Amino acid sequence: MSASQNALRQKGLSEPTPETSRYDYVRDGGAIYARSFAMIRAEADLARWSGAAERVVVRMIHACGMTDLPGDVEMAEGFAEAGVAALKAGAPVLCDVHMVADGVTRARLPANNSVICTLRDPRVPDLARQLDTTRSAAAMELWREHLPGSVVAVGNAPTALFRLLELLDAGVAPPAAVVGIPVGFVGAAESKEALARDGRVPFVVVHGRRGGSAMAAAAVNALASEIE
Ligand SMILES: C/C1=C2N=C(/C=C3N=C(/C(C)=C4\N[C@@](C)([C@@H]5N=C1[C@](C)(CCC(=O)O)[C@H]5CC(=O)O)[C@@](C)(CC(=O)O)[C@@H]4CCC(=O)O)[C@@](C)(CC(=O)O)[C@@H]\3CCC(=O)O)C(C)(C)[C@@H]/2CCC(=O)O
Repeated sequence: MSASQNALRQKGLSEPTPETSRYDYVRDGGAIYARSFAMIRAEADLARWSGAAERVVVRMIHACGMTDLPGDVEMAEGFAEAGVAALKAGAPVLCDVHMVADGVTRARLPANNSVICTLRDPRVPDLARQLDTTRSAAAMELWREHLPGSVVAVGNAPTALFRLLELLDAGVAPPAAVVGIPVGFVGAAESKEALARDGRVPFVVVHGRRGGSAMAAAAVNALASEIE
């Protein structure tokens, strides 16, 4: 008997096991993933992508549960290859919000890459006031030295994606690849449209209102490792 089972028994409780539980569900994490990916591949139209690009789309669907997502996905030629190569070369991952940064699985990163989110830097509130913008966009002022050759992941803030394009306009060297999937109603669709039409940097976007931090982290995780 394990220590935890013993402790429960002393309190007059018993630990539920697959045999005693009244719920029948899959308990094996690997089996859950394998079954999910098989369902996604059966239901989603992935014909436009292969290799790492297809893995990115599969993982984004996995993070949101919507197998019709491919209809809104636009990916620049060479995006996945550029993202994979940058991560293998040790590029940092720059995230608009901590929810994205926290979702990046460190063990999948191929070169012990740093994952950077500057949103909680104490300088950001003042910067936002000075620049008359959101904290998400102002936080990117602190990205300047990290930006060239990086992998950018924007999952929440449309203003961050617009600000990225403004930094490129200001002459900052571009990132290697951009996951640009802010979610929401104000500026989300417009910022993603602007990135897709910009042409200066390899990108993946989900056009329209859909997107989000979980999806952005999942896209980075797909670029980070060949395994599912
Ligand atoms: C306008 C904003 C939007 N936020 C959305 C959705 C979610 N945001 C969450 C949280 C906890 C955070 N959002 C902030 C980034 C905050 N959100 C904004 C801003 C006001 C402006 C961004 C923009 O328009 O570009 C932004 C604050 C800012 O000044 O930049 C956050 C920093 C607010 C805060 O807590 O201080 C915070 C980020 C936390 C982190 O670092 O991880 C939600 C969890 C809110 C919730 O439901 O409680 C949710 C998460 C969605 C996701 O998948 O990421 C929208 C809908 C994206 C919206 C932008 C578009 C719109 O239509 O309004």
